[in-house]
Amino acid sequence: MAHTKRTLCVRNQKRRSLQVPALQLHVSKTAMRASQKDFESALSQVKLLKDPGNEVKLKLYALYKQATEGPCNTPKPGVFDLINKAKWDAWNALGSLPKETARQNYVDLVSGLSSSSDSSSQVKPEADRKQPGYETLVVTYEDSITKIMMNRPAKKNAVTTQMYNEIMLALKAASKDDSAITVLTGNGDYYSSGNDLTNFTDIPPEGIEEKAKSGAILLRDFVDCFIDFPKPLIAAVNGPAVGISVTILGLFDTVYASSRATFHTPFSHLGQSPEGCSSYTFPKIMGPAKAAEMLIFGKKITAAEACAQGLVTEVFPDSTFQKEVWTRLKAYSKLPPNAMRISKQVIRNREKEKLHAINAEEIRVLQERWLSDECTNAVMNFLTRKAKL
Ligand SMILES: CCCCC/C=C/C(=O)SCCNC(=O)CCNC(=O)[C@H](O)C(C)(C)COP(=O)(O)OP(=O)(O)OC[C@H]1O[C@@H](n2cnc3c(N)ncnc32)[C@H](O)[C@@H]1OP(=O)(O)O
Repeated sequence: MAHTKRTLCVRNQKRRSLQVPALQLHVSKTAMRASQKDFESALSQVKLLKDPGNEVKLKLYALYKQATEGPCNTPKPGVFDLINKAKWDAWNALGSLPKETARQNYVDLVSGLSSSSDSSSQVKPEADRKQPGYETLVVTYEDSITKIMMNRPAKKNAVTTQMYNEIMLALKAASKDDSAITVLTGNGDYYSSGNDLTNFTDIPPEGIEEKAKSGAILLRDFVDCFIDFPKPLIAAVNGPAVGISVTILGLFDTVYASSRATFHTPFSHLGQSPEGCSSYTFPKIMGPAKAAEMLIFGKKITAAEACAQGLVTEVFPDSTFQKEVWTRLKAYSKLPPNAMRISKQVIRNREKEKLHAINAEEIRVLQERWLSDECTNAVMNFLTRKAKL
């Protein structure tokens, strides 16, 4: 027992000494200005704030204790004393942060909370919640939900190279933000018409092989992002979906579809082959025969059929799709986020390696297909308006 305590104690000391440099870096930037008077005024101000949530309350508690008593030296509460253990953990995590810095950080935190609570009494317009830096997407964060909306409605949300890259960026950011769940959807009448076929036209001076190579890397990284995404990922399929936008649905946790949505993977028509791990997920989800009809013969299926075959979780009438889906998602987003994330990971970890291997193999085959006459002709026919799906 004594040994266990000692080990814990040594670990805590180690953790503290590791954390100090990062915290001190922050300190030197804020330059320790808060006086005792500022601190006392922050203490009165905090009582007037509306409930900032448990995470912030823990931060405030930890900074208060550090500012008034210094580093945490009290014994760690038992595992079942959940509240006191969380408080102790938060305080202990501050390591040897100097009292003055903790005081400054407390004042800064309260001042930040006061200004955000002043503005949060009004409903922010959509434009304010919109995250900057995306040209092909609209990414918003609200009600613990990160919504990634493909935003090329005039081109049926066809996925350009830029959009592949922006979706990867948005997913990486969403995996680290405070959101509980992440949703991918489309703006306009289509969910997405799949790969933008003009992606095949900008051939570099090194030739078509080089183009196929860079396309393969892009597609591999894109699909890997979906395989590895750590939080619940939901597709809100607002309209027809084609190609890559359909195949990756097998990697989502939940797929809601409008009754107007259709699902189409015309790979043979395009001289191509399945991607997005669909060669594995589709037969597993819908059985090999139904998967073959879609992936080999390019059969377009309705939302109701996709639901009956297990690719779609639930179909909503198009007229109420947005309202019903977002009401459902807002309720889900209030569930404990860590529990949801961990449950997802337990499910995904069972076959993550396999999915990565399948992704790599599908892309190896597809890269060869891109160099075939069948593929070149199909793309040319679309671009010269000789053929649509
Ligand atoms: C990194 C590489 C990854 C490769 C793996 C991915 C594979 C796939 O995703 S395969 C699937 C590729 N997608 C298609 O083949 C769809 C092609 N599009 C169509 O067949 C039709 O556009 C339609 C059925 C989706 C919609 O038809 P319609 O309602 O008649 O609308 P328009 O054809 O007039 O479309 C409006 C506008 O949008 C352009 N557009 C639509 N889809 C694409 C696309 N996939 N790629 C490029 N452009 C697309 C269309 O050309 C029109 O443009 P404008 O003529 O300039 O208005």
